[in-house]
Amino acid sequence: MRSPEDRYVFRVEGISKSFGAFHALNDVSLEVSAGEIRAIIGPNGAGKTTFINIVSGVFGPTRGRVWLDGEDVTGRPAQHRARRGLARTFQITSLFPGMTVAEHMHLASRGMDADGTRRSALLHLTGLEALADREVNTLSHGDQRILEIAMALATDPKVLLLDEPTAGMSIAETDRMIGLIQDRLRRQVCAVIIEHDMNVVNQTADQVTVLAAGAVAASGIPGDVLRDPFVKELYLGSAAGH
Ligand SMILES: Nc1ncnc2c1ncn2[C@@H]1O[C@H](COP(=O)(O)OP(=O)(O)OP(=O)(O)O)[C@@H](O)[C@H]1O
Repeated sequence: MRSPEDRYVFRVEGISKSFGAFHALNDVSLEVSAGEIRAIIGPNGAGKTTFINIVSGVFGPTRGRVWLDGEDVTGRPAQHRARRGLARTFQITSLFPGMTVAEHMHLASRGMDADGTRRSALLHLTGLEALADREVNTLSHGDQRILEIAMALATDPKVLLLDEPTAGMSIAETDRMIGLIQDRLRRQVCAVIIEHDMNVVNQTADQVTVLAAGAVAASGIPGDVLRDPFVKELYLGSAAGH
C-alpha cells in the first residue's frame, strides 16, 4: 500500500546521525519528485557526505527513514537500493586504468543490456561515443567524470546521486558538465547533486536544500535560496574557499 507521500521518487524523513556524542545530522527531511534535480549545498562539515552515505546505504541513520520509489529502504544494504533504482557517483574518480570506456560501460550495466543498445545510447548522450575504445587513463579529468555519470545511468536508475560532479574540473569542463545535466539528464532521472560551485547549482537545480551544522537551514528554488542573506553569510563566513 503506497502512502500519499509516495509520489516522491526519493524521500528522507527525520534523518539524524550521531558519531559518538557528535551530531553530524539532525532531523533532516526532504523529498524529490520524478524528473527533479535537487542540489544539496552547505559549508564544510555541514553533513553533506554523511547524508549521501546514509541515502546510498554505506551506513544507517541513528534515527529517521529513507524511502526510494515508495519503499522504505532504511535498513536495506546498498546492493538492494541499487536494484531498486538508486545509482551514485563518488567525489573521487574510481575508474580502472588500462580498461577502455566501452569496457567500463559493460561492467556498469551488470548484464542488463545484452545487445549494448543502452550503452551505445548513453555514450551518445554523454558525448563519449568517439572515446569508446580509449583506455580511461588517457581521458581528460572531465571525460572521466562524465564517464562515471554514464556508468551510473547504465542500469536505468530512478534516482542518481552525484557527489560533487564538477570537483577538480576546469571552467570549460564544468560548463560541459552543466550542459550535460541541464540538457540531457533533466527529466530522464531524478538527481540529487552535492555541489560546491554555486554557478553549477544556479544553472542546473530545480530546488536547493542548504545544510548547515547538520540541519536544513534553507530550501527552495536556486534564485531565492542563493540570494538569501543568511545563506550568503553562511558561505562567506565559513566556506569562502568554495
Ligand atoms: N565517521 C565519523 N566519525 C566522526 N565524525 C564524523 C564521521 N564522519 C563525519 N564526521 C563529522 O561529521 C561532520 C559532517 O561531515 P560531512 O563529511 O558529512 O560534511 P560535509 O558537508 O560533506 O563536508 P565537506 O564539504 O567538507 O565534504 C563533520 O564535522 C565530520 O568531522
